[in-house]
Amino acid sequence: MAKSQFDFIVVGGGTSGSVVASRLARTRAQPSVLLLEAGGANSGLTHRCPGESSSFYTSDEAAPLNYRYRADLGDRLKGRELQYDRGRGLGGTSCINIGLWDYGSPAEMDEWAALVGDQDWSWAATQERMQKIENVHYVDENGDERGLNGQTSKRFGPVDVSQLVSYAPTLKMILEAAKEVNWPVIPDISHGALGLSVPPFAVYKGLRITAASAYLSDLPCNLIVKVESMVARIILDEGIAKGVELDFAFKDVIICAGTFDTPKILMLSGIGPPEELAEHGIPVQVPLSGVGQNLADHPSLRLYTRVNVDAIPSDGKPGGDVSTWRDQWLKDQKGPLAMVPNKFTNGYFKIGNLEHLSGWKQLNDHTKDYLMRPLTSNIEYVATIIPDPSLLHTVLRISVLLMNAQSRGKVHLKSSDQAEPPRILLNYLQHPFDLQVMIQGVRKAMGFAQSAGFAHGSFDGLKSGSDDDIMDYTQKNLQVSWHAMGTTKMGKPADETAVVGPDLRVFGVQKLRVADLSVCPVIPSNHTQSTAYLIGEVAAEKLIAEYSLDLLTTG
Ligand SMILES: Cc1cc2nc3c(=O)[nH]c(=O)nc-3n(C[C@H](O)[C@H](O)[C@H](O)COP(=O)(O)OP(=O)(O)OC[C@H]3O[C@@H](n4cnc5c(N)ncnc54)[C@H](O)[C@@H]3O)c2cc1C
Repeated sequence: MAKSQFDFIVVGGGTSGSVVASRLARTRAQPSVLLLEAGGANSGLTHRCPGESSSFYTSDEAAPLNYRYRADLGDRLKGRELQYDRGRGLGGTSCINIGLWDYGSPAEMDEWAALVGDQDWSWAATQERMQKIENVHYVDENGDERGLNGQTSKRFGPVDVSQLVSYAPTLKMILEAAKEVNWPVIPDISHGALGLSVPPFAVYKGLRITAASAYLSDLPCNLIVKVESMVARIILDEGIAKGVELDFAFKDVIICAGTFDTPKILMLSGIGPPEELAEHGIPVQVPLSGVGQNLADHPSLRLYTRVNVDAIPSDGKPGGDVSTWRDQWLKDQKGPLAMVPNKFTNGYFKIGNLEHLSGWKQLNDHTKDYLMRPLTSNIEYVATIIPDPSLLHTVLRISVLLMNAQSRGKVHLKSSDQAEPPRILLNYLQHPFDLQVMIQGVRKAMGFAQSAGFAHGSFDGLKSGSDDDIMDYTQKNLQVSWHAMGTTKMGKPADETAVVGPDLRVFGVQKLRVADLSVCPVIPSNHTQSTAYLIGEVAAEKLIAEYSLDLLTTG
């Protein structure tokens, strides 16, 4: 087979990779860009149904779009193993996610910028970048554009997101209950305040927005997309990345294969912890002990309490003919399933008296200082009123997600065979401080559920609010939230645990970068698709500046 040559090669056409490839190709210099994606084109419609986004990833239709990895939760969770969903095909995990859109994390982004010594990662820069990425539409419950106070969006990025301007009765009930227990209720989840809000979703005109729909439609002829092209290794020649397998790059190779597969590709290429490479008989090209380490996530615990049905307005009651709705949506992207799936509220909160929790003394001074900052959150709540799975009752479901967790997991190779999935060890709650924060977070949620709006108060399966009972419930029920990150961490060159610098270059290799959620050096308090888009955008900007791709060429 003939070898081919491009200016840039992007590996992984997922959330970040779609941005990188599209932005590079659409510059004035029109460089040749090859995007290699392991999965298919994902050109069907099913995965774009807004009304089914909360259940799509578990459906049979989703199987070709989902790697369905397995993950070990770690010793603290009694070695439980769970499915870890990851998107496959153009658009990557944005094709199977739920679509919630938020990025309100000033404490974390400013910490990120300080840790890596580059203000391009700061909160101020993030807010600017988001104006290039998102296009906010203010809509009613039918998804029809309503504007906000007569204004339409002033942002014109390719990712359309819809923010409700009026709320269903169940959402109002949750917000009222929050006020009763003195939880701040904030108008916009992405503007840097702590408190509960009704978030936007990446949905518009009856369709979910994916990275492929936003960035990979109307491809310019200098962007070549090859699907069903799983990359095993990077070709290295005396410390310079030359390409992948039969494709060669004059400029850079950018790996965007996600938190689990990016470290796998690096390790299969001989870039990683020497002892792990030796275990699998892989010759060491570049010893980098941080590859596959530092795996971080937002562990999530769901709590359910039955809600007094008489008090629930009709939109919270079970019922409806889903198959008729589905037929209608497939026909014209209209009907109940076309709506913004927005019966959720979410918000980020601090737990009080952190310094009295056990595990606090084991934190270093910098971490203590960081956690004490006013906007560093410890817990996210996602609250919704829904029918329970039996469809017999209506329940308030509160998901408690741990923010800024201290525990870290790892991604290992199973073998040197590229066909083997990575071995994922999450190590949830391994640090004693995390368990204590989770216990306090559950207690705070109990206080909320006992507010006047939800008089029943106790959560199914949770015997009491004692430490032991919450611990027991947590060990049995803690779940993944699919926000895995950090396995090729960004940092300064002196940081031995870092794999890439702030310009996303892999240390010790020329012309090789990583741009996906694996580079996060801190755990942002938000749902992570926005961060994946952000990383793609910053990576593209840095490459465009470095190679002057936006300057008009004279020759
Ligand atoms: C079920 C679920 C629900 C979620 N809900 C939300 C939500 O509501 N809101 C939110 O903000 N976030 C949500 N997320 C998380 C969010 O979608 C992800 O964090 C984000 O999309 C990850 O982006 P990425 O670019 O790092 O990786 P991905 O989007 O996963 O991209 C990686 C790409 O690389 C490809 N690839 C992998 N290996 C290779 C290889 N060897 N060769 C070539 N290509 C390769 C993959 O096929 C994939 O296309 C959810 C995730 C899941 C699974």
